[in-house]
Amino acid sequence: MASNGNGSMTMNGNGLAKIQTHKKHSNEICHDDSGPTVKAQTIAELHSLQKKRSAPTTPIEGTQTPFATLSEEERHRQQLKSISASLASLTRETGPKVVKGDPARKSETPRVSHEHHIAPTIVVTDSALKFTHVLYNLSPAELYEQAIKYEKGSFITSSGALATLSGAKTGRSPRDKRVVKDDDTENELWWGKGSPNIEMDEHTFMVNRERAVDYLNSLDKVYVNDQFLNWDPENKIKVRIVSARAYHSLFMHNMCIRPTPEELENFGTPDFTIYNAGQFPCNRYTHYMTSSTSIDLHLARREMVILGTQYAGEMKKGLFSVMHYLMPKRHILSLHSGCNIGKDGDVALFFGLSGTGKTTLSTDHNRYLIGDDEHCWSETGVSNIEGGCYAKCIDLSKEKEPDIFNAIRFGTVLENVVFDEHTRQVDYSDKSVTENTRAAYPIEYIPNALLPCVGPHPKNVILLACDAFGVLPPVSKLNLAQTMYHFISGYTALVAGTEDGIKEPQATFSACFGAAFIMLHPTKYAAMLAEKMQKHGATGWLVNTGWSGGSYGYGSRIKLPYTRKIIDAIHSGNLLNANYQKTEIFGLEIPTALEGVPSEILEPVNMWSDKKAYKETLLKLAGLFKKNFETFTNYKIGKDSKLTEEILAAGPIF
Ligand SMILES: Nc1ncnc2c1ncn2[C@@H]1O[C@H](COP(=O)(O)OP(=O)(O)O)[C@@H](O)[C@H]1O
Ligand SMILES: C=C(OP(=O)(O)O)C(=O)O
Ligand SMILES: [Ca+2]
Ligand SMILES: [Mn+2]
Repeated sequence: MASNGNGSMTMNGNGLAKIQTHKKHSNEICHDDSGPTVKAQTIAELHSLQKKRSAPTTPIEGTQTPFATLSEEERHRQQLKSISASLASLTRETGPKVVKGDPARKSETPRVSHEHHIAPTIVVTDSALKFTHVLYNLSPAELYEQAIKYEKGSFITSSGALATLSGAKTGRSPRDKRVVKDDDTENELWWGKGSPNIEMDEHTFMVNRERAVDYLNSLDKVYVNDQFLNWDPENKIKVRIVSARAYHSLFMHNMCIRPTPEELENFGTPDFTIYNAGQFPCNRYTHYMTSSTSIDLHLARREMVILGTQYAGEMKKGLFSVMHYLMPKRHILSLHSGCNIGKDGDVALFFGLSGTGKTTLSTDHNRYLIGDDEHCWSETGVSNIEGGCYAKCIDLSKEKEPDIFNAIRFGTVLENVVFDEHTRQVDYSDKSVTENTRAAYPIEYIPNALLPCVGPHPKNVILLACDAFGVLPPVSKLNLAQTMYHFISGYTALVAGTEDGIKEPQATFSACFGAAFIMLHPTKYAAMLAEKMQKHGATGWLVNTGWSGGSYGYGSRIKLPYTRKIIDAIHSGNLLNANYQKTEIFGLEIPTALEGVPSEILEPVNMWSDKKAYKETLLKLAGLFKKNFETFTNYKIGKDSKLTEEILAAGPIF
């Protein structure tokens, strides 16, 4: 009988090996208790040793805020009071009783103490008797645990990302987005044809708010995120997001700017609050409701209510709408654009609708990323509104987009992707759940992100259009009037998925490349853009990231490496000095040659075998542009009426 050296075995009478547990030599390592023992008498004590309290729990020395003088206990009480106030509803005289911590972990959560709940003054209903546990600014690791434990469809993928399902809705629902029309917003906002602002009255908002808040209060626990928007320190907005899912909390953790522990200690009252009760529908008997989904914005109350959709992008883009209202009031232009900066400090903006390439092209290994989707342009330069990126994942590959691919790791939320049930390897080509698969990651997951995410005034303004007709040139240089014409038109062919219900590309015009998010009339933003571009000498470009050699279904999409070469030539300044020729109908200036790109693709007609079909398609698109622009012909843009005339003349002529 062999001995393994950890003890010795002998045969007993029954033929079974008898294990001798006594020590033969004192220096032999053979026992459970040979190592140092833990300093715990019970399993519970052992578990309590595992977690140490997060720093800082005491005020930072020298901070001159009112909070700095408060005790930790008092600050904690005020924080809960503020959250309780956020969750106040008519079923109670005050906000609910809120306690910090996971209800499932009562025994191990030292923060659940009776001093720390906010009690109502009058008990009106049973709901007033219950506690609502608040999971406040949890870390990604904590949110992973919550999601995996409580939310079906949550899994860790092989790269460490959290795979989640957004439920029945896998894209935004723009037709269900409503804005309260009151005496102020009636005059301030853009209403009517083409506007994204579908009206509702204050009373209906309150009905939906109450529904959302009561739903949230009925739960054992809610997630609360206190975060910031806008990297410009002068124009930072404090946002609070109350939600029912760890998925939503982690998504916003990634997408908004994350406060430092000190900033969180001194957060105070939020400037804007989202109530996300997306699992719960709106009541279709409620006035204005046309479906069971409603995303409601009340600017005066600084609140947004989400019912009937769990698609997390509603929160991100909902806050973007708010910025499109708040920032212009401060003479700051809000932009639906990506933004990056070169080593020499040259900033480029990438405007475009969903799927046109903002995220892909602003994430450029040779440049620093400022942001992929939402920016502000102020008197001092550009700033990102967000703290993260939201990339499309369909057909994502490590070879084609390494930076985005590598950002999909621990902490990243992966929406609606399909993966191998055993290896948890994601199949990015699988559209079984949706075409609009997405990854939300903190901006610092991109290796060359610029932190803080701010830069000087832009040098190039790139308008991206994914032209499904295949007639727009891959790149055109625009004069200011043309830039404004195309900015106001906001043309693209919507690529499947992001907006609910769209399955095939179709021509779309969306003013300012983001009509779904703007709050004021498009000409307000256009005038600001024109003024800023003029003042800072920025050049406008139109880049078609869509089809070549035929329309969708016949031609093919322009290869990403070619588009990247075009963008490189814009950044370097080389394209500015190229030879140009003018196209018919649209009157666009197109380069005759460009390094790294086959010259024949630069002029779309070359790529079409059927020249007659090309001409017909070109005229068809020109007609659509013309028809779309009719809405704007009666508006003056800025103070300069000459510019307005030039803009009107900068469209297709036929
Ligand atoms: N020539 C091209 N230029 C830009 N993107 C392209 C091109 N060809 C294919 N694509 C794909 O199109 C999608 C562009 O989407 P994305 O960058 O997320 O747009 P946005 O951020 O504007 O919504 C990506 O999936 C990208 O891989
Ligand atoms: C989140 C979105 O952004 P984009 O598709 O422009 O990246 C959206 O439009 O819903
Ligand atoms: Ca978009
Ligand atoms: Mn994007």
